[in-house]
Amino acid sequence: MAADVGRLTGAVAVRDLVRRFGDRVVLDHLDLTVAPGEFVALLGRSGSGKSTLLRALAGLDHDVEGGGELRVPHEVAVAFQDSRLLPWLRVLDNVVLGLSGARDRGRRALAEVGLEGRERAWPSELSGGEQQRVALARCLVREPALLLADEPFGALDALTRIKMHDLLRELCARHRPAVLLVTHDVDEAVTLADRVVVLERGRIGLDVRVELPEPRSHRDPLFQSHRDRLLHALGITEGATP
Ligand SMILES: Nc1ncnc2c1ncn2[C@@H]1O[C@H](COP(=O)(O)OP(=O)(O)OP(=O)(O)O)[C@@H](O)[C@H]1O
Repeated sequence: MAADVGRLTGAVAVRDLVRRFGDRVVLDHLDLTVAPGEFVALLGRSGSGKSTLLRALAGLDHDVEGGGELRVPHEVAVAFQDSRLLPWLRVLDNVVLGLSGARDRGRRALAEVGLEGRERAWPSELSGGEQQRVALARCLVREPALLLADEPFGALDALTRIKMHDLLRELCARHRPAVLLVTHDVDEAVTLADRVVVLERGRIGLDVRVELPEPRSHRDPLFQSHRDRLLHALGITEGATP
């Protein structure tokens, strides 16, 4: 039976979602809710189905099954590991692609991500981090109620990644979209999220609320206890890769 793929204003509601590839059940009667404005990080071992879930929420997968519901807000923006900018369009044209009368908003979004003055640059003239900033501006300008992000910082160097964490936190505090961020990086999850969920055997195996004093510090013993718990849930010890 097809899931009820509906639209609502505000939060994400997934109930009883099933996705198979042949005999393999990747999402197994999965339930997940995300409140309006809530930042949720999604962890899980490689192949656990994180991107599959994100694609289902993004409306990019029409073969999900289940007897339940799959509801997302009307305004959804998606960010991927590669910026997916069109190389033949200048930066501002990439940001406002498909929108009419949005050039001023596009300029403001570029300023918000620190790229004022680069509107007429070609994507190839930008660094990887700058390209991801443009991708964030492209999301922002759509004023999404839900931002779906699939390892958006995965290809960036460590320093740029930290800067992007600060930027994303700032943008989310200002615009308050609900966020579902897929990441392999436990520290990234604990640094950014209000809640961290771990995908295990096709379902949410662990669901942890992160309550830490701001700004969050990796040296905070509470930060470390969250990290240890999540690493344990991922079945890895410090120093290993999930
Ligand atoms: N189109 C497809 N056809 C067949 N199998 C698929 C397809 N897409 C995903 N899968 C399988 O579903 C499982 C989950 O894939 P998915 O990409 O969602 O995992 P993931 O948790 O995002 O992994 P990673 O962390 O490595 O990116 C994998 O075993 C993958 O091989």
